[in-house]
Amino acid sequence: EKEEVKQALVEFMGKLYPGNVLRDANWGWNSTSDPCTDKWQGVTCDGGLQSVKKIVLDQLNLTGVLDASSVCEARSLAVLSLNNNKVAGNIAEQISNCISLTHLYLSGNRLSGKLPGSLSGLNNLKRIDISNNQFYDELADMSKISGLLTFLAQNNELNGTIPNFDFSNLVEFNVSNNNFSGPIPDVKGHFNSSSFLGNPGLCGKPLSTVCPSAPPDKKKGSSNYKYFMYSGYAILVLIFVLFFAYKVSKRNKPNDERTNAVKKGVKSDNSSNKNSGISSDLKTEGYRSEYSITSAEGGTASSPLIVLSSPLVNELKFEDLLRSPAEIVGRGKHGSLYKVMLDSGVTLVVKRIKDWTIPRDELETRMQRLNQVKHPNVMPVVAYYCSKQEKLLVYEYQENGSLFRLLHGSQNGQLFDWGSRLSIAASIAEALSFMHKELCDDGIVHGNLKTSNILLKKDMDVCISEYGLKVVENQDQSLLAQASSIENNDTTSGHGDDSTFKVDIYGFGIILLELLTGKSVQSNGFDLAQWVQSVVREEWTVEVFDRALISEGASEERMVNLLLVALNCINRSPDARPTIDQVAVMINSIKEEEERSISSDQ
Ligand SMILES: Nc1ncnc2c1ncn2[C@@H]1O[C@H](COP(=O)(O)OP(=O)(O)OP(=O)(O)O)[C@@H](O)[C@H]1O
Repeated sequence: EKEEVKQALVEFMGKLYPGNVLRDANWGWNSTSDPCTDKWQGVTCDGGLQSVKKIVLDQLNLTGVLDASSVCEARSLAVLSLNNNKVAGNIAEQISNCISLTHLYLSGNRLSGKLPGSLSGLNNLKRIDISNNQFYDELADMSKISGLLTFLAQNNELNGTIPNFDFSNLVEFNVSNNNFSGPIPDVKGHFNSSSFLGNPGLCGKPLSTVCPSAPPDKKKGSSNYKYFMYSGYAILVLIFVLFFAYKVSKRNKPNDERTNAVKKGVKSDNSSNKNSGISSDLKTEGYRSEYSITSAEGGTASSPLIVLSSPLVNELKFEDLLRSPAEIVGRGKHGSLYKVMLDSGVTLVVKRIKDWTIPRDELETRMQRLNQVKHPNVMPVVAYYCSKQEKLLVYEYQENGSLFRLLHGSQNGQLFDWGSRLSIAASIAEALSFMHKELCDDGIVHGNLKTSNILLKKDMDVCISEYGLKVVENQDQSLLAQASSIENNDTTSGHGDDSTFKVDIYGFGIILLELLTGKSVQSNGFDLAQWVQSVVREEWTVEVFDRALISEGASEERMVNLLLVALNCINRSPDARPTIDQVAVMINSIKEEEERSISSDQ
């Protein structure tokens, strides 16, 4: 079979670069050498040098045609990149044989014809760039490709209407300078007009042309992203002003009960938190003195912005946040996330949660408790602030992004291998196990575990963010169903009932599924858990596991074992789910096996 693949690849190159004689002798690509062990030009293989994973032949003046049927004999091929050559002809339907394909880069060639419909069947595809060619006719409906991150098709001659892509998951999208027509689907505010310009027949948002008969959906949310970036600053200012007004009005109303509650909360805080201090002694001019008066009146040190211990921002003041440039980086149903750049060069994020009906003293106790329980893989809250309408939480900004981004396509197309996925799973499980143990009696769960809340630190180690910000309404329907089916059988003391923590086990199970399948859980009506559960075991290898893992040669046995752990975690009945301790032990043993097998390979 290996021989057949080699012959097919030689044929592919023969058509791609017909002037054989011109080809550099060092290129390989002939039947007397091996693509992997003899390192053919542009070819990358899996670790065991058994199968071809990538073919990158950018900018080599290739003047032939793309023989999809031959190149796709290499079933393990994940990346095919022929950018900036002079390749002509069309893409044949046989491209669908490239079942492992995740990246297809054909930008800057002379390709033409209709894009094959079979392209939409390649459901491992993450990035497609066919820009700057001469493709024409209609696009196949790519919305079926659930994990697609990039679709670049600008500067072609494509026509028809724009299919309804999963715009909330797409990171890059451009169809400008084509002949598309009709209304633009709802891009959910993710893309602005520059992605659509130069198509005379297109109408609707984000373009300024209004559709003639059936006007497009005019949801507010589809305004362009830039607008939100700039409005972020204004919104932040508004929140603080509102808060300030609220504080002043409160000052005139005696509220003994509340003051006492605060007093109590802060008393214990002070004793446990001497060094970090609470930024309460606001002695200076301007409106801040108002806070001082409030504090004095209350007889307590209750400042709005409470800084927990952090070497980064010891002296962080409310005003610093107010003054610094901010931009919005995320907008959810329950609040927004702002990136704030302080004068000192430190970058923070401020998470603003609306409608969180947690009493102030409970939030304070919770924050102080979380501040005592520290784990290197759990992101500490730098500061927080609480009013009736608003809760703000301040964290350090992590420029390496989240597990969501890493998993669903990294910028430079580098693949996220099995070993790293396994270590990440093990680190999360261990950190969570530590937190659950420490916070058992307090009953504080993470509450919203998902890949976008797993961030990557500078050293690319993982860090669980937003621990303890459980907003009940924030949970999706399945979690709500899980939570409501929890039977409190009064077996444990305090409020830290074991089953409370089972919500996190469910969330962690879904993270494992994403690591194993490479698919995103939040896709247009696609339910990852339901889908995996519906696939019979014999089909797991072919259907469920991420093609990238299969082609990398990851151990199927260990992937199956990890999938069994995941399925256990997402059991419908919370009682049947393992504890995070048990999960951590299982994952560690899979990881140890993996390490043993690697060292015995060498
Ligand atoms: N401290 C941080 N540093 C860098 N990026 C962050 C940080 N915290 C969150 N993010 C990223 O910012 C984006 C928006 O985060 P946000 O918390 O608003 O939304 P979310 O995690 O998708 O949903 P939820 O509101 O349910 O937590 C996410 O992609 C997240 O990974």
